[in-house]
Amino acid sequence: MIQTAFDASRGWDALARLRQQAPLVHCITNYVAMDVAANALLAIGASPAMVHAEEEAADFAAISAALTINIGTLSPPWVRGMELAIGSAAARGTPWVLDPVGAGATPYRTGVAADLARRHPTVIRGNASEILTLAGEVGGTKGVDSTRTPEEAREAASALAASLGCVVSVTGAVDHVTDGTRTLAIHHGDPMMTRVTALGCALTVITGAFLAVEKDPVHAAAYALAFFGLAGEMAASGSIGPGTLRVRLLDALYILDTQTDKQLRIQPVA
Ligand SMILES: Nc1ncnc2c1ncn2[C@@H]1O[C@H](COP(=O)(O)OP(=O)(O)OP(=O)(O)O)[C@@H](O)[C@H]1O
Ligand SMILES: Cc1ncsc1CCO
Ligand SMILES: [Mg+2]
Repeated sequence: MIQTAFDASRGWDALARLRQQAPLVHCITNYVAMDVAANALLAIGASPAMVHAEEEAADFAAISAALTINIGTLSPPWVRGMELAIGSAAARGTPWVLDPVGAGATPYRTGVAADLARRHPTVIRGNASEILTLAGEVGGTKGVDSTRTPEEAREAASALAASLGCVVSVTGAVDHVTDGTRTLAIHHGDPMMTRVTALGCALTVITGAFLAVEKDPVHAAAYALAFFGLAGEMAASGSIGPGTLRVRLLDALYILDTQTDKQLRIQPVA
């Protein structure tokens, strides 16, 4: 399939808009991720709020520029909060992201992920095992960790995106974003990122921030992946291990524009 040339340099304009607008991102995320995800949003220039109570989830979604839903530490009251927030976002045309953490690990988790996926998320962001599971295949998830690669999940991601009418963002060594027609591969990141928990969850909320400032959800998801991966590379270089990387990642998100190499490695996949 021939795709029109993708101008990755426009990612820098999206980053500038993000920093200028500082969008409020409503995050319903897990206990593990709350700290690093909120700090990642602040570091890149957005405004995070971690709000999950069913009593206020709909009202909070109504005042936010984007909503992100992550099922990492789910329970029935949390799921009710998620459903109310999603309904409120949908009523206002607010973009929202689903992170199906650990889909495939237990029937409850898989069922909730599948149900939320049918509620028209703008983007589903997950690792390869989670995306394969949502697509109805054997995902091979190891708890919340993936045992598969985005390349192995490529066809499934594309079919899932087409059937749900959303964008699917699959992470791993090389990340892929697809809407079922257009597919982009993002060549950024560092293997040490898999040794720090909840970086996928942090990427999910940053995807929400880019959706608030970039209309095309394929591009928004790709920019989030490229900048988060680039920050991961900057942080990993010189880090002796995951502890240092985790701290330096926040610094790297803050100083992304000091990069002299402005080439984002985002490529269309034929
Ligand atoms: N092998 C790898 N090499 C380079 N970057 C990687 C690698 N694996 C993951 N990443 C990067 O790490 C980030 C998180 O992706 P990952 O697939 O680990 O998410 P996840 O499994 O949902 O994580 P978590 O559940 O811990 O939040 C992404 O930016 C991704 O590009
Ligand atoms: C480790 C862990 N357990 C539930 S959610 C989470 C964060 C990474 O997905
Ligand atoms: Mg995850």
